Amino acid sequence: MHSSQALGVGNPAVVNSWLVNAGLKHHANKFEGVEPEVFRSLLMQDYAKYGVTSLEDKQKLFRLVKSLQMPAPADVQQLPRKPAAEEARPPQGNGGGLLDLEAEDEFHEEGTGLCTTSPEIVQKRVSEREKQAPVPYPAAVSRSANAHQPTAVAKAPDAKIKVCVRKRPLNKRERDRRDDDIMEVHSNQRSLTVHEPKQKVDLTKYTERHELHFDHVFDVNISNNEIYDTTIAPMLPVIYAGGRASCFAFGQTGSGKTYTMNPLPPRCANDLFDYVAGQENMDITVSVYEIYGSKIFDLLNARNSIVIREDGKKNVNVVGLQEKKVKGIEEVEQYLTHAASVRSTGCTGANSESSRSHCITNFTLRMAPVVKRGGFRSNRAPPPEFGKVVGKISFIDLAGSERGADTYDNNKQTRMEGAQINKSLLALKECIRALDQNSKHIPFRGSKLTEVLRESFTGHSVSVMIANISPSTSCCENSLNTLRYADRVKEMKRDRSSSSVMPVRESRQSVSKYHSNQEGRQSKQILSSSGQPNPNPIGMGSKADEAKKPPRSRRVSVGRPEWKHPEIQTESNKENCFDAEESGKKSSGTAEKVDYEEEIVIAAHKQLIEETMEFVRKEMKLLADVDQPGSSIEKYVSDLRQLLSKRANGISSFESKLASFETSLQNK
Ligand SMILES: Nc1ncnc2c1ncn2[C@@H]1O[C@H](COP(=O)(O)OP(=O)(O)OP(=O)(O)O)[C@@H](O)[C@H]1O
Repeated sequence: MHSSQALGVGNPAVVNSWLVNAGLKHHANKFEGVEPEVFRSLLMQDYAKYGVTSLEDKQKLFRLVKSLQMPAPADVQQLPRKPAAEEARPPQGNGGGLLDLEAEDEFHEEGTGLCTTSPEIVQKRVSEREKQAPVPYPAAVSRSANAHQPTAVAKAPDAKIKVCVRKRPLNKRERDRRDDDIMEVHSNQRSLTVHEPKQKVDLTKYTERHELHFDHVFDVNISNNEIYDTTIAPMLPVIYAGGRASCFAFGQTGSGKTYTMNPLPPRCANDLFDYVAGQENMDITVSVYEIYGSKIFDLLNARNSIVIREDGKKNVNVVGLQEKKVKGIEEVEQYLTHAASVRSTGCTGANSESSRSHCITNFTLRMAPVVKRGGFRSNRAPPPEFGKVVGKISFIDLAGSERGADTYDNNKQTRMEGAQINKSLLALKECIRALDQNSKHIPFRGSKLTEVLRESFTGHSVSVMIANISPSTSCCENSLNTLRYADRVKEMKRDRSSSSVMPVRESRQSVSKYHSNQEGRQSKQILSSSGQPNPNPIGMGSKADEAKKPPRSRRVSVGRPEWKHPEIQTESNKENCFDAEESGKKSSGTAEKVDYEEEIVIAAHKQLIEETMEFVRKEMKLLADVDQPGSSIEKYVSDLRQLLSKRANGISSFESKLASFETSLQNK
């Protein structure tokens, strides 16, 4: 127990004003005599010793202490700024309709770890969450690989979405095949060059280079622990402050999604257990489910099918999902192992099938009951905060991105799966872009995946996306698609700072490690407008830099496969880049809109084809039925009329999208 004496004589006025500014005036007397230095290094475990026990106050105190840790020591004696909660609230997302998606239980069944759903409670929480103001993004506490104590206070991330790339090493098969490593990660760990081998019609080989920039690029030597420290650790304070965090891993099959993703949840669970340790009123629950096509399966409840429902307030609920209360890391690992085994046994061919589903693992921090002797009486209302979600993180292992291109496979099942994955990845991209822009409208209804992840895109939420790539020549096309997808997610952000996408200039420079032994290869590099490699492609540019920035390039879209980024400069669209540069007339906003609309139109067209095929099948069935003896011609006519009318509606809706896109193209 701390005593005033032990803590030394401080300046009570300073600590007192901090507490008052933080809305913790009622606790000021408990910190009397506490020196500012001691106060600044308070740990969560100490809060109770000073009589700070309510969750709200703990969160306020946590944010206050973190905000005090930010200034340089010389500033410590000064009064801190008002806690960020009052001063720097981030723009509010889609404030209405915040909802805990998982089955919202008020009562954990002790011993079983199961949770049950109560519609009234769901409704009550909806109102609570709606009232709940978002909290700021506090400083990130990064931990060393093996320690459980915070080792450093990292700078608070300034973006709601962080996009990282991880390159895996060449595997044995690729090495045996003598595949080249075509991914060159730059020493700044923020960019990479793809050396794409190409062949001209006269069979001359050459290399096309694509330089891309991200928040972080992890080379082959980066460990999973370092990945955790860079991606997950900075999001932890958001969870502790009552927010939502999510981590997405995507890439083609075999690119290392699972290798990257698997170690993250257990380590995160460890940190969460550290956080709740010593607090009597916080529980951690885990839930795991899989989205396969349009179906959702609970992987911790015998693959039970679960559904999402929209309530009267247009909020989306995942109904029937079980959350397991966990007390230690061993339990977490057991559940995760079980979920992984159910996921693979639920599919036919482990690898390819697992890539066709999205798997979502959630850790939720919930207010726990402070169980009194005899428990609650059944006729008495439980405390209002009991069971309330007070922080959550989701790990989303996405379906293999190459599957989106399967849309035109001969196999109907494959085609349908491909279309679903395509749709969900496209919808996810749009949601993350909207999140990054603090957009009021998050298009989460675009797919089942984004619907269930709705809360990850609203309110106080942060996300990290890890794009996994194989370095080999044979995976070049898929890796480029993955990178373009990731690049596109960050595109809006880049536009607000400085563009990393510069016109391509011919360069004779070559990277000897990459294909220097092959003759006749051309080398291209994305350079700044001065002809020099862009030194700060993603950082904040000065106004002068902004002025020098070339306008966005016009794109040429010819038979573009899914997710290809229009802004990646290649030989084929080089000329158009310079056209745009000269004219300087094309606004980035217009180009943005056109790109966006193009994605929408292409996706809508594919969907229309799928629907048309479905209509044709139904019409053929109608014909077959009407040929049967005793069939009703009236039923045939009315069913056919309905089908034709739906079909006409679909075509008409697509036509208006197409017309709008055509207009945008003409105005471009
Ligand atoms: N960074 C890495 N370092 C070393 N080995 C790796 C790395 N990433 C992946 N691997 C290895 O590559 C293989 C494929 O990785 P993984 O299973 O994670 O791919 P995946 O993208 O999850 O595939 P799928 O979509 O089929 O599930 C595994 O044997 C894995 O051990």
